[in-house]
Amino acid sequence: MTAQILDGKALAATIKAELKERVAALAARGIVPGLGTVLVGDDPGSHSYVAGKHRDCAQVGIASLEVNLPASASAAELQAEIERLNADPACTGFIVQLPLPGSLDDNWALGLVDPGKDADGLHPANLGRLVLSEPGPLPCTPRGIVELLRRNGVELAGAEVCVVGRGTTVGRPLGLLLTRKSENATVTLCHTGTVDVAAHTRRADIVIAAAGRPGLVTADMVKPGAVCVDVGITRTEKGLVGDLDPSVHEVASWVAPVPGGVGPMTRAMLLSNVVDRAERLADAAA
Ligand SMILES: Nc1nc(=O)c2c([nH]1)NC[C@@H]1CN(c3ccc(C(=O)N[C@@H](CCC(=O)O)C(=O)O)cc3)C=[N+]21
Repeated sequence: MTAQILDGKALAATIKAELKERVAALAARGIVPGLGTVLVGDDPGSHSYVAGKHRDCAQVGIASLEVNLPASASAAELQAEIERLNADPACTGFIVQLPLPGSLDDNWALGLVDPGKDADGLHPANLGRLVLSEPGPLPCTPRGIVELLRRNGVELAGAEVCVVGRGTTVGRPLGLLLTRKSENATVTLCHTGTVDVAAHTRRADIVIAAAGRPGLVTADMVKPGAVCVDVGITRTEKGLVGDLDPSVHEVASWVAPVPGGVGPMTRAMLLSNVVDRAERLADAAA
């Protein structure tokens, strides 16, 4: 058996076409959504992600506000840029690209963002809303994973899902998202303290690998016919490598690959968060 591909690139293109129409409708009401990005330092990976986000914005009709700071930027300089975007009416949503370099603290920076402009859904107030099942922007990668599974007909209600990785941007919020009433999945969250990861992944209908360890999940760890989602991205000289070993394709029913799976969906959900918020602003002003 060879797994079918959960094609995030194709689905992201469909979602961007939908967003383009919503942005055109906003333009007719005199509103242009604007996405800001704050990038500190010169990590090539981070630069390539941020460039991708601005290309997406151009396709959909969202204005881009790009802020770049040198790796040597102080906390005060970063804070000033975040406060400037908080106050800028042309910016309807923005992100601070993570991880921040040097001694700059990711959680500190996330807490400075106006929660109403938090396009990443990672401000503590918005993570709190997720815990409380209240409406708010959702973290882009978890939202993209749920959307990728849903729109390909993968049943979440009642499914046993094993998430490997407990990071702030993926594993932990994904567990919260999947256990909402609207998703109704049963989640096992594995991490570096888990004694026998394979025992958990083998029981799962859906395995989501978000540990950032290349080839961590191998075919023998997957129940035949399970759905496997790769969220790991490691840059090697051979290109991008995910957390799923290629052998997984021989046992799984569906695989979301790296590249072309969750990454493009993450970017599409960032745009969705920006458009959602611009529409709410427009409705409130009407
Ligand atoms: N505040 C913040 N928000 C983020 O959402 C955020 C972040 N910081 N820091 C880094 C991670 C990583 N991330 C990716 C997004 C898209 C692709 C993506 O489009 N990947 C393509 C390949 C791109 C390539 O070739 O480099 C793919 O998988 O097909 C990858 C990774 C967002 N992140």
